[in-house]
Amino acid sequence: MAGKKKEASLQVAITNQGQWDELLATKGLIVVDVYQRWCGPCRAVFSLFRKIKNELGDNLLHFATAEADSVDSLQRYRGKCEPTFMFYGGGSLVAVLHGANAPLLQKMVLEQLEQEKRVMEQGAERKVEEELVEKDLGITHNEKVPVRKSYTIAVIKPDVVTHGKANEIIMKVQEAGFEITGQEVRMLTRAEAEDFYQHMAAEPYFRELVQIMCNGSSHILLISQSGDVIQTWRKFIDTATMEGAKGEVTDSLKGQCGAGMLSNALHGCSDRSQANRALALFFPSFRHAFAHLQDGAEESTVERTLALIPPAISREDIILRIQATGLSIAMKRELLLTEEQIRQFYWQHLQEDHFPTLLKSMSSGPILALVLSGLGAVKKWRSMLELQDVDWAQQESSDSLAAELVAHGEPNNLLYGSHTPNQAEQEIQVVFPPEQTLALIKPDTVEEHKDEILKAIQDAGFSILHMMAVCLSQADIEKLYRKLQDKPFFNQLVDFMCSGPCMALILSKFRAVHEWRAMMGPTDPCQARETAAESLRVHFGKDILHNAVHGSSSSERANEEIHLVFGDVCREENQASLLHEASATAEGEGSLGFPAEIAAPATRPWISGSKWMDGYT
Ligand SMILES: Nc1ncnc2c1ncn2[C@@H]1O[C@H](COP(=O)(O)OP(=O)(O)OP(=O)(O)O)[C@@H](O)[C@H]1O
Repeated sequence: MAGKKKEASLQVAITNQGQWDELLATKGLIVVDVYQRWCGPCRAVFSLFRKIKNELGDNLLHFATAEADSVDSLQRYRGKCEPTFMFYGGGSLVAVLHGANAPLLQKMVLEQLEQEKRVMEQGAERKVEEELVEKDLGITHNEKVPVRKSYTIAVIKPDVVTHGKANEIIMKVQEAGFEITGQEVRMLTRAEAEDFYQHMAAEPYFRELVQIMCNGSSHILLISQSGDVIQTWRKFIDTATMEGAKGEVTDSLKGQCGAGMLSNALHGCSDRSQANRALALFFPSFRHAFAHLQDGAEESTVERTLALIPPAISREDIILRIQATGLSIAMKRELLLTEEQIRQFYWQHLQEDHFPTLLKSMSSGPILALVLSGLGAVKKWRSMLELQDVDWAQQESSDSLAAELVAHGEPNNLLYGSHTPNQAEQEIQVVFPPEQTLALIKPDTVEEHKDEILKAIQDAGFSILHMMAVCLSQADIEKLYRKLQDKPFFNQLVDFMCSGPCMALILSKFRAVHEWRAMMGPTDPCQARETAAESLRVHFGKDILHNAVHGSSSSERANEEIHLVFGDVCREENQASLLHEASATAEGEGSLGFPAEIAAPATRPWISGSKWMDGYT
């Protein structure tokens, strides 16, 4: 694998205007990878460049990386999401390529080098392609660089819809220059309202707010505009006015239509992460289609993707490579794939001659499944995989993932990545099935520490499906802790747990039971100090009885306890959401995003819950 040092010696790193000017004075052809600070240079092409350099050994061929944000001359390339390769000869731009298309990049490097040599050796005219830059970016010389569109979710709340004012507001929104890209009228379920307002879960008015949102239909709008639509929208709803019945201009939209602090007519997300979450909640299938609306929308969205790594690839190596792309590993597990599962993921190879070898390799041991998360994760990971098929990857000197496979005598196309954000979410659910657990914040801890604990829960990646303050009855506590009824401290425990309200939560995550118990730490905070110093019980527990939090001890217990504390509410909602999912799947593509004929239920026994076998984790 290429170390940083090797990379630096192949590509000159340009980080300021002075270095850029110096670079352009270099004799020969310069191929510059122009990158954005948040994503770094394109590592995927590094081995290609190294191979070309090794093969040609040409002193007139130079490679460089340049950070668009730090070089004034590259201003017009700022905020671009695809890797951009610029070719310079004699200080002039001679070609541009957008995207890490390895075969095309290789072809262009060779052609441009030949051309530059003809210019230098035979006095041929250099084709300076100034216009090319603009053409490639879709703008003309005199136009300004277009400002990117951004999006947010706006909700016209039930109170306004009930009073027949929704259409008036929608007209006002359009007049103000907001583009309504998607619209849905629907009554939110309780779970959706709770999810949507999860950032307010700790507020005393949370339940009332959720109730208001479930009282009637809302208009959910996906709105977009050039620039920062999140802020513009929030400002708009606070300041725009509507005409009253007699034509007089009255209060702001919120003020005029809203009937109180909670029934305040309109919602606007307060930041990008809220907007992304709301988009995923209300327009999940739209998310991919939406990519064309704004330049690099996918890359500016934090998304998740599923990566499958074959047994032959070194785990340490792949993790280092992924980290170098700026993506983070949100979840990982080793597991053995059944033949059926391999067929599902690699259906595009089913008819190929190499399929038997692929099948053998993928079932030769545990594969590593990863959930990668970050800006444009789907595309980023796939661009690492695209290098699998090109011939040059088979060179032993090559640094690509494919070359590593080939070096192990394996086919070079074993790595897998989801193709779209929607597909990724579905596949993640299958490979990392979410589990639910009951968490309680115990009576003496709720008031003082619930916010910190809730934050820790969210930071750890749990979804909070339900949350409520609850005074558990003596009978409930006795059921909850029935296995301890012979213990000398049992009565004390029951009294303590009945001494005030607990905060009860249903948490969801892959292996939620285990993860939540690991976060809580051992029963006794004193002992926890020795073995789990960062655990919640160390931070918030007082002693073995007053140990801050409770968590179910197994998946079965979690189901029982959730039912005990939350009753039938959840069961009804689960059934409703299952029905909703079933009808959504019936309308759309196969449930993993595979073509319907391949994803027919009979060919997907594993989706309906057949076991995924863990290897070592
Ligand atoms: N020796 C003890 N003395 C007093 N209280 C105890 C003792 N052991 C356990 N408890 C209390 O009983 C609760 C249940 O005990 P259990 O053995 O099930 O521990 P746990 O599974 O870590 O905790 P929890 O069930 O609350 O998640 C503990 O959380 C603690 O409040």
